[in-house]
Amino acid sequence: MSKISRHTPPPDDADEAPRSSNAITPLKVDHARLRSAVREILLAVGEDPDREGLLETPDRVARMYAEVFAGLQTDPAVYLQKTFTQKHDEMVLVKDIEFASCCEHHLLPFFGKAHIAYLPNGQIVGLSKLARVVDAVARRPQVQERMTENIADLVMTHLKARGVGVVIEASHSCMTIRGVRKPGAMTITSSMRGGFLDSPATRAEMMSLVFGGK
Ligand SMILES: Nc1nc2c(ncn2[C@@H]2O[C@H](COP(=O)(O)OP(=O)(O)OP(=O)(O)O)[C@@H](O)[C@H]2O)c(=O)[nH]1
Ligand SMILES: [Zn+2]
Repeated sequence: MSKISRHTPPPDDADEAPRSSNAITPLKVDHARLRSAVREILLAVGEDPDREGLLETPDRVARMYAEVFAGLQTDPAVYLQKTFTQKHDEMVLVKDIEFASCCEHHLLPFFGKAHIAYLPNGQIVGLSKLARVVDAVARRPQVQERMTENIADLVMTHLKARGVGVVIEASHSCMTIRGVRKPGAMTITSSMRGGFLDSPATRAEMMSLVFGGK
C-alpha cells in the first residue's frame, strides 16, 4: 500500500490549500492606489473616468490585478509537499496544462499550454498538483523563460526527481495585438534537468509524447 509522506512540514495554511481549480487566494493589493493609478491612465489617454461606463472600472481593474497576480504571494511548493511512495522508473508526463500569465514588459497576457514530465525517485505526486504549480507560477508578471525555469526547479527540488522536463508553448498578446503584430506566432521554451538533460533519448521521448500528434 502506498505510504503518504511529507518532505517538509506543510505551511500553516496547507490544509486549506486551494482545492478548486481557480481558488488561489487573491493577492492583497493596495486597492486605493490601484484605483487612483487606473483613473490616471484613463485621464492620460483622454478618457473621462467619470462617465457612467467607466465609473467602476478602476475598482474592477484593482480586483483583476489581485487575481491575476495572486501567484506573487502563493508559494507553489505548497502543492509538492504531499507525495506518495511508489516505484515507477519511467517518465510521468502531464501535458496540455492550460495557463494564462502576464508579460512583465507590457503587462499584457500570454497564454498557452505547459507540459511537465519527471522521472520519479521512489515518490510520485498527485497529478493535479503539477497543474496547480503551473497556475501559481503563472499568476505573476514575468517572461516565459523564467516561468519555465521556475517550474522545472520546483519539481526537481521538491519531488527529488531523477529528472524533469518542462515545455511551455504560448502566444504573447504583446506580439499579436500591438508592436510587431504577428498573430499565430507561438513561443516554445523548455527547461531540462537531470535525466532529461543527460539523456537525448529521454528528452526525445518527451518531445514526441508532447508534439508527436501535432
Ligand atoms: N524573451 C522574452 N521576450 C518577451 C516575453 N514577453 C514579451 N517579450 C518581448 O519583450 C521585448 C521587449 O522589447 P522592448 O524593445 O524593450 O519593448 P518594445 O519596444 O515594446 O518592443 P516591441 O514589442 O518590439 O515593440 C519584446 O521583444 C517582446 O516581444 C517573454 O516571455 N520572453
Ligand atoms: Zn510583452
